[in-house]
Amino acid sequence: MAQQDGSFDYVIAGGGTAGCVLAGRLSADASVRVLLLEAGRPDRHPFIHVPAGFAKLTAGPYQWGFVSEPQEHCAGRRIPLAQGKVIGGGGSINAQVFTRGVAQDYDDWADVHGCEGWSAKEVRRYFVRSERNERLSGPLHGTEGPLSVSDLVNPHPLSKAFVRAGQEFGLPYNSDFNGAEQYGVGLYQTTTRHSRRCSAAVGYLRPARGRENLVVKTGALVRRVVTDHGRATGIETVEGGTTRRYTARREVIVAAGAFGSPKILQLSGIGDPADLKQAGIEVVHALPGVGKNLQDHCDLDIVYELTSYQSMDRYERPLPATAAAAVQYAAFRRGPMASTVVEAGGFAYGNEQEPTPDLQFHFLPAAGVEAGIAAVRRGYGCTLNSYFLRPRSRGTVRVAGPDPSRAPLIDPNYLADDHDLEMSVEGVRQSREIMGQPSMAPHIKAEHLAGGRPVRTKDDYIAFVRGHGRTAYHPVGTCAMGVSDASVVSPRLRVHGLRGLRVVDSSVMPRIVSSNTQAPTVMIAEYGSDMIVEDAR
Ligand SMILES: Cc1cc2nc3c(=O)[nH]c(=O)nc-3n(C[C@H](O)[C@H](O)[C@H](O)COP(=O)(O)OP(=O)(O)OC[C@H]3O[C@@H](n4cnc5c(N)ncnc54)[C@H](O)[C@@H]3O)c2cc1C
Repeated sequence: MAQQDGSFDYVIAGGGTAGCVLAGRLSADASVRVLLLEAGRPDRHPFIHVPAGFAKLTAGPYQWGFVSEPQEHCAGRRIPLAQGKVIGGGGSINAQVFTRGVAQDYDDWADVHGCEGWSAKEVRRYFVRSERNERLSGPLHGTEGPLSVSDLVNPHPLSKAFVRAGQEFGLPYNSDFNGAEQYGVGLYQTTTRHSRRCSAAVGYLRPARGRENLVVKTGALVRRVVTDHGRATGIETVEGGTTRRYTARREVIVAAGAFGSPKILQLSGIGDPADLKQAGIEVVHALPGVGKNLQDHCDLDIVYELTSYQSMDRYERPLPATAAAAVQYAAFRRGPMASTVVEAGGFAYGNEQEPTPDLQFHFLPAAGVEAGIAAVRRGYGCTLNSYFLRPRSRGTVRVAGPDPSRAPLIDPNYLADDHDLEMSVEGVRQSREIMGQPSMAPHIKAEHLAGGRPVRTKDDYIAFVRGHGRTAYHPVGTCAMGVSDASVVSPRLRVHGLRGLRVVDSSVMPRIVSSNTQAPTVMIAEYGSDMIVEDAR
């Protein structure tokens, strides 16, 4: 029997990027009570807040440890899928790269997927409202928002060399990937404030923590949404072995990310009857689109061995230089620890006929930074990764059974579509060309690709891509917004056919954006919070 643990106006399931934005915005009205429930821990660990700590976060206790189902089109591999399990969610463990995608992404949501109100022109004000950019202003940028955005304090010389190499390859220099033109190469802006991570937990939740009308619970695993005659009335959690129940007088908002949100709906009996039957869960509300339409960017890394001892991974070891870097950071908020490691990159065309870039690159002046990516001798490595921005493959998330502690069955179905494969090959090919340019070539001693096997022919490239593709950590789309039978929420983010229930997070994107996904998720939650307030009037 569940313990009754209080009554709130809004109960938010998932304290990640979107959940923190929602909790911050909704609790600004002192007359409503808001509860934020997060399965993971608080975000206190210093590795979360020191930008270079990213290198420690793709494995370990602040992520869920998900692994995909065997990938049919990726040599049958089970691919690790790190996702944040901590206050701030992905925003507390991510690389902080700040990109928004292109106008066509949002116009496509509106025009192709029937998401009225979500065209680029209409969502722009939420991007601007969220942003506090230290360098850029004007109609496309905000300077007063909760999400701080900064330039790198001291970009590594290798990152600068990469940017020059990109220009030698033929890409234009771009000082603002979120401006009028995405195409080009440059240094990324990151979501940092005074050389510390600015996640949604820092930017939105922290200033709200003192409010008496906001309760934040960590270690609270949401088991299900409680429904009564077609209306969501509350949430049931498991907390330290105890089942608890919270009432939502106005709304339940599910914000558990692209893997967590469909799982919570399915555990609540909301989903495709076939999936629910297989998991032994009774159907409460048939909604076939739940957990379908999974999209992610399939990332390909090339690791390079350098001719000299200079890369950032040398600070992995307890050397005097590491101690000096720590002191430099503590005293001046500068130096290698102030870097998110993913410093440079850009956007290019795999297919010149596309209206906007369809490839993205990330350059790291270090190797072995993320879990599962090859390392070389410490101090002698760098990494370039690439992915196709608008994949056509679609995957699924299915609840494994009624036990909420079980991981969902996640099948990203990477590279099922041949076009995705072809563009991924093109991304790797272009990566190698960039790294061969005069500004980069003298730094490179050896290329580490495909476990040392030569990659020359088309078949070699295909084998490399299928054998090494991995998540770019951008899963979206599993509770897609839209008006078709395949969609899960309406353009007002309400779950079709139920009252008092919304999904507000990255899972509602009907189609993945042509960039990293944090800023677009913050925009969705900003917009969603306005919708919730307006609809309550
Ligand atoms: C390693 C990594 C690197 C990334 N790098 C970048 C980057 O550089 N730039 C960028 O723009 N984007 C990046 N991203 C992506 C970005 O962080 C995500 O798109 C964004 O955080 C998604 O927000 P969300 O609110 O939808 O989900 P999340 O932020 O994942 O939040 C969901 C939250 O719900 C919680 N939850 C899930 N299930 C339950 C449950 N049953 N009960 C209670 N709580 C639950 C989770 O623990 C989590 O805290 C990265 C992501 C990762 C993981």
